Amino acid sequence: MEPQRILIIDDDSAVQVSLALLLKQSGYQALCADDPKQALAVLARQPVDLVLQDMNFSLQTSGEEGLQLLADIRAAQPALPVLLMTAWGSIALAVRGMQAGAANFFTKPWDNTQLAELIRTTLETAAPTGRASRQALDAQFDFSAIIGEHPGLLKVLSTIGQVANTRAPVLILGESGCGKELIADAIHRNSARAGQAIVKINMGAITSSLFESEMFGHVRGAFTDAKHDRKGHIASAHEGTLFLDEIGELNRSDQVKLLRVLQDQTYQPVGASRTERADVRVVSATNRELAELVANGEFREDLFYRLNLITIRLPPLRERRSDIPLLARHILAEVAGSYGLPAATITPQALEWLSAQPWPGNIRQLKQTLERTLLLVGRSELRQADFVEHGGAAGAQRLGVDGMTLEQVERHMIAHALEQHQGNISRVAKTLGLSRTALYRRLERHGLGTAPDETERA
Ligand SMILES: Nc1ncnc2c1ncn2[C@@H]1O[C@H](COP(=O)(O)OP(=O)(O)OP(=O)(O)O)[C@@H](O)[C@H]1O
Repeated sequence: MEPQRILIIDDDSAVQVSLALLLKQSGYQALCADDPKQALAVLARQPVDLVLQDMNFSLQTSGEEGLQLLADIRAAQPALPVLLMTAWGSIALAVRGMQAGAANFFTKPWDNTQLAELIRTTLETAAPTGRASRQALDAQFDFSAIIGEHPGLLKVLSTIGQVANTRAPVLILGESGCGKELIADAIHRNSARAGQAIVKINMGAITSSLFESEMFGHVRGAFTDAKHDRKGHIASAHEGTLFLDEIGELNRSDQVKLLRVLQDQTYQPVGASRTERADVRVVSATNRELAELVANGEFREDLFYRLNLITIRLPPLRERRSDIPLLARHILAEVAGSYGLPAATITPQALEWLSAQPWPGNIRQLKQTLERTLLLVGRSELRQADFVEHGGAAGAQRLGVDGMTLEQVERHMIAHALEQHQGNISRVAKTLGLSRTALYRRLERHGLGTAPDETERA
């Protein structure tokens, strides 16, 4: 079999020579180009399996040239994986490159063994279809709770596979209900920290006055109500994973406190004189565009860069519709099982109909629709008409909301859900397909309920 060809693009001949040597020793054929123009010419001339691309050419150090070259390569050969080379300190640029479609990046100077490993896994996951198959990923990792085979999801799963077993902080971006928490669980489960805890904290539900004592813990007597020592979330996540959900909701003063512990890896419980060590891997998530919050001055840039070394963008359900039938069947089996109902089926037309819906609440909304329809239909075969009838409109009718404004309907539905779940915020949020923060905001707007219950978190 012919060796796989790897194109090195760098204007430094010393880099070209040492990379070419490493590639040769690892059984690949190395090709070299000094600049973007030469690189594109090489790619047009012969098949290449992987590109190792520098980000800076000539004297310019902004990386714009590198990003442009990456865009040109992606346009010419979308399935060709590109690994970016960056200098330390320009990680932000590498992250921009990954968002623009680079498979991954490494920093100069590199470690030969690690780089050879990165090249090998990148080539493996770049399969003929562009990505590893679901089967190949499952053979290597445990993604058991995550259903789906869409290339967009597989790309996410390959990234998790690559980064799970490192300490690299991961930022998960995606709309509400699209599975960010499942991704965080998968990162933890596939890491060496899996034996320890993953501690999940909703940053939107922590009030500023309690931030430090919640996160860092406190000692007895630290303040009037501190009757006992209390362990904070960071201590509970020691040697494990800290999942900071809805990180975009954290206010500026708490952002500094979080930054400090992430930087120093030490913290002080409130009222304590001792300093504790924090060995935590941080995974954070938000449904807000964090980069925009940084641009607006609402989120600290230094904290942003601490959190987003690896950024995972989880596509919304409408961008991976081909997974809807698979998800629907799986969820239905799960729901039927949990209610002790016989196995249920969905007609092909109903699956087509479900696949065509916009699903603004993503998989959480799909799940609720299936659950409600199954319960209301009272039959084990679900048809398109059942979803049309019970998909949403019927739910509203049962609540008797005809003639109300949208605002009134919302208030009514929230009040109904609060009553149904005896005020349990997590359950109410789940039922309504809202994040807890979004629910709190609505509770406040409608004058329902009280301030967030600090004791309640994921
Ligand atoms: N790929 C998937 N396969 C199976 N179930 C999924 C998948 N993705 C999401 N779910 C289910 O959908 C629901 C919502 O997922 P999850 O809570 O992880 O979303 P989220 O993005 O964290 O939402 P939020 O931003 O509101 O916190 C959960 O019940 C989860 O189990």
